[in-house]
Formats: sequence, C-alpha cells, structure tokens
Amino acid sequence: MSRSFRVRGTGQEVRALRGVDLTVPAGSAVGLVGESGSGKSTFARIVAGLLQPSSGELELMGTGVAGLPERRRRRLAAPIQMIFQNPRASLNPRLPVHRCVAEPLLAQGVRPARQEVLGLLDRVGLPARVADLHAHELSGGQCQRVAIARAVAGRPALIVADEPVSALDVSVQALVLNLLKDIQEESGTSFLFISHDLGVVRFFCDEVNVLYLGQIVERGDAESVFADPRHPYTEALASAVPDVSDVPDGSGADRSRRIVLNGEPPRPEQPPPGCAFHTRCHRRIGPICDETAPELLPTATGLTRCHLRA
Ligand SMILES: Nc1ncnc2c1ncn2[C@@H]1O[C@H](COP(=O)(O)OP(=O)(O)OP(=O)(O)O)[C@@H](O)[C@H]1O
Repeated sequence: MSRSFRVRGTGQEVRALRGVDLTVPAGSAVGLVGESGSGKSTFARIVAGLLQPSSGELELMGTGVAGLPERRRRRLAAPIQMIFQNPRASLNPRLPVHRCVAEPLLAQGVRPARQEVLGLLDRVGLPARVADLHAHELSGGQCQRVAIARAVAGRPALIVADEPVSALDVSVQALVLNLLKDIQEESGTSFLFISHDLGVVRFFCDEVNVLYLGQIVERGDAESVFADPRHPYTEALASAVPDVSDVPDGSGADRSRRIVLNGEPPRPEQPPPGCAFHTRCHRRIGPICDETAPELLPTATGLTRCHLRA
C-alpha cells in the first residue's frame, strides 16, 4: 500500500509509504524498523484504522476493509489494540487507572469486575493501589505498563506497538520489553512491532522488515537479518547495535565494525533517483545505483532491494 501527504504551505507531496506490502501471520511478531521519517508510524496508523491508504488495501483477518460500512470496519478492527510511544499521552488524564484499563472491554459492552482489572494490573507488575491513581501520579514506565494492561484487556488478536519503549528510561526498557514478550508468548497475540532500534526488534520479532524512505529494503527472519544483513542500510543499522561479545570488557559495541551513514536521510518529498539509498551507501557499485531503482527480490534468507546483493 502507499500513502502520500500534501505538505501545508508548499503544496509538495510527501510519499510516506511507497508500495509497502506486509503480512502479520496469526501468532507471530513482525517488526518494522527504520529511521525517523521512514514511514513507520504512517503504516501503524493505517493498520490501526486511524488513517486511510492513498492506494492499496488493508485486510484484517482476511477481509479487505476498503469500502466497508463504518460499523463493519470497526467490528473487524475491534481485535486490534495500539501501544504508543508516549505512554502518558496515551492515557486519559481525567480517568483513574482502572477505568483506562477497562476501556477496551467497555467498548465491547463488557463491564469488567474490579478484580479482573486488578488481575490485569498484576499481570503487568503493578500493585492494586495503582488502580485508583491517575496518569500524572505514575512514572513513565508505570504508565506504559497501564497502557499494556489496557491493550491486552480485550484479548486482542493483534497489538500494534509503535516505539513502545523509546520514551522510557533505559533501565525500564528491558523490563517492559520482557513483559511484552511474555504476553506475546503466553497469549499468542500477534504483534506489529515498530522501532528505530534493530536490536530491540531482533529481540522481539520473528520477522523483520527494514523501511527506508517509505519502501521496504529488506525482509527476513530476525536472526538472519541481524547476523547476515543483505542490504547496506540494514548492515549499517546492525553495526550500530551494541554486541557485548565484541569487546573484551563486554561494555558495548565494537566501534571498529560500526558503519556510520553519510549525512541525513534525503527528504521524502524529493527521494533520490535510482536506489533511494545510494546517496548514503558505503557499497555503491556505480551508475546503476544512481539511475535504476532496484526491486525487492528474493535472497537465500528473505528479500532485499539492492543491485549488489539481490
Ligand atoms: N499528516 C502529515 N502531513 C504531512 N506529512 C506527514 C504527515 N504524517 C507524516 N508525514 C510525513 O511522512 C513521512 C513519514 O512519517 P512517519 O511519521 O510515518 O515516519 P516515522 O518513521 O514513524 O518517523 P518517526 O519515528 O519520526 O515518527 C515523514 O516525512 C513525515 O514528515
């Protein structure tokens, strides 16, 4: 699917997504990784029904949603829950925590018993007293736990987690990630997991999709994409992930292997001709990269969009 925006003032068109085709199979965790502006949130918002694609179609549980009456579309989308980057902003500040958590159930016409809500809070590691507090009385990590309790309350088929740990302190990130992983493994809920951090996506996901300027440039199972990246952009992302086994004192990344990309990503309203990545690529092989857009083609382990490694 594709999605464009008109920039106010200039009237220029931003092609935020350019033919992104992605499936989240039941029970699996699919990751979408890329820099800021690559189109990750646009994709998440389309899946969550907050935005329409400009072309292409979203299918939920095998049914295309385009042209469906609103009530039917809502019913199809009911088993989808979102977890956002900013946990405090995603909770209604006027409601106590127990009401925030109960929201998806109330939307389904079910009024949960207090005990059920306390059980959900317990599942995300929060004590019962938190139920009567408001978002402003909680830490960022606690807010994200509440948001997770709310997301799982209605037993969703799919959770779209858009940068769920990026706004949290590093010390809390691992706790929240482990919690999400436990939930995924216990409940079999499918996840579309979005992050700019390939290390986080590798930990969480079965399959990884790498997005660059609104296009998927690599897809494969998480371990192969990380250990044997086929696209130079993925290679650079992977090299930035600290590998404690690389350095004698185990303190962080081996900087000698780190690939630093040249410059900022090009502006999405003016993507470069040829391969969109050629302006920053450390493996550019010649004019073909500057002039001809590579297709997303199969490799031994997945798909890649690169003249060099297809
Ligand atoms: N409503 C909008 N109007 C105009 N341009 C938009 C709109 N929403 C997104 N864009 C543009 O689309 C491109 C993709 O944005 P998107 O937020 O999907 O990227 P992202 O990968 O999620 O980045 P970030 O991590 O910074 O949120 C960006 O260039 C952004 O400026």
